[in-house]
Amino acid sequence: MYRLTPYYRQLSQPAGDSTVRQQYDLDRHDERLRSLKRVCAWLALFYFTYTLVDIYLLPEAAWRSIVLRFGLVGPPTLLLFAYFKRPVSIRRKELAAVCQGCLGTLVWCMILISANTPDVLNYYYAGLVFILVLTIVATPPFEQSLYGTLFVFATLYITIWFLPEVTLHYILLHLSVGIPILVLSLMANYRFSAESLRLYLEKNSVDALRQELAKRNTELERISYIDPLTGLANRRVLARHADELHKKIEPNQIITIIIADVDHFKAFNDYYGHAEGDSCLRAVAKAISAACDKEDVVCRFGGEEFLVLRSEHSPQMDSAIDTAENIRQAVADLAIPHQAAQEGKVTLSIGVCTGPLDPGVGLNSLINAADVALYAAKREGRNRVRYGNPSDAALALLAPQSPVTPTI
Ligand SMILES: Nc1nc2c(ncn2[C@@H]2O[C@H](COP(=O)(O)OP(=O)(O)OP(=O)(O)O)[C@@H](O)[C@H]2O)c(=O)[nH]1
Repeated sequence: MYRLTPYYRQLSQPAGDSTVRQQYDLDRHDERLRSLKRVCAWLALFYFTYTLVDIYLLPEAAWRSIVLRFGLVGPPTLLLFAYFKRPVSIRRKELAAVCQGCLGTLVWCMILISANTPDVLNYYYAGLVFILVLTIVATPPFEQSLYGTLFVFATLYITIWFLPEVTLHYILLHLSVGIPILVLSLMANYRFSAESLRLYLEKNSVDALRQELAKRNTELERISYIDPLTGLANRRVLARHADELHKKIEPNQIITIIIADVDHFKAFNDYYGHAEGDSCLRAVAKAISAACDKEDVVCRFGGEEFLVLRSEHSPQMDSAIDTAENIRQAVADLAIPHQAAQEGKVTLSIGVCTGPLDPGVGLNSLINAADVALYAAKREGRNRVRYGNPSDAALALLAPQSPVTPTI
């Protein structure tokens, strides 16, 4: 069973600022115009060369055929093709073509009547062929097919009465062919129009879904790289950068790793509560970001641990230590009260390491060295910056109790 939402209801549905009908006409303008031009060109060719048939079969109406076909139908046909070039909706162009078809039918009926011979009765079957062209070959929108075919049908059966020797029997015989052709061709046109609209709507909704999906994927990707508490990049970003750096190690490339850890943060949480701990971490993250360069990758490395990754092309140990010192100072300047801390405020211990990227181990040796330096800073009393050598990290990796940063 063929089931479709009624054609008209679909067309009048809203689509953005306009209706489905307007959007559909706009989107399919070029395609429909191409097919309309093709059909009209073939019909015009057929219509005007048919004059030769009139000359041969209806010599008494030959002159009338030439004058009426070329005089009455010719100029509007030329105008129709000129109209196709105008910036008007495809629906109007199709309507103009249907009107032109109706005019052609009317003129053709006039030629037949003027022939004044019963022979022309057989020509009336050609009118039914024209209905097929108007509905199935040209496939204009359903409403235009309907008006066009009803007009052609009415013209045929009104003018048929003026023909000599026409009888009711002949007309009934004719109608027994004409009515099924009319109904079936209109049904086919309806089905075609509705089906192409359904496909169009389906394609539109698939496109809209695809766009929505792409938008959500981008958003998901963005979210997956962001630490929700601080808004900083997370370890995934660090891993991605490590991967990129590893893939294209450049000569003279120097990497700096700064790891900053909030001092006595467990005590902070215990005293002020977890929510206060969260807002402390947010403030610290903001201060660290502000103290770094724009090109630095600043990420939340662990609970209360932050990592800065910097990649440069000349040895910059001093600048790395300066940045670490700026970070430490910036957090100290926040003066977030901390009962358990010696200074009475939140402070950071920081480990720094600078060195070339080892193709074998990637960032890990530098991170381990910065980590070793960080724990040295903790041991020495916290709220300070310590520098670590990548070679120290290698030793640290061997020592069982040493704090070793997990592999990225
Ligand atoms: N509020 C809050 N606390 C967190 C979060 N992530 C980790 N922490 C806490 O951070 C604390 C880290 O404590 P420790 O690793 O013992 O270190 P510490 O108390 O800072 O001591 P030192 O590092 O030695 O100065 C733990 O109590 C964690 O619960 C977080 O997202 N929010």
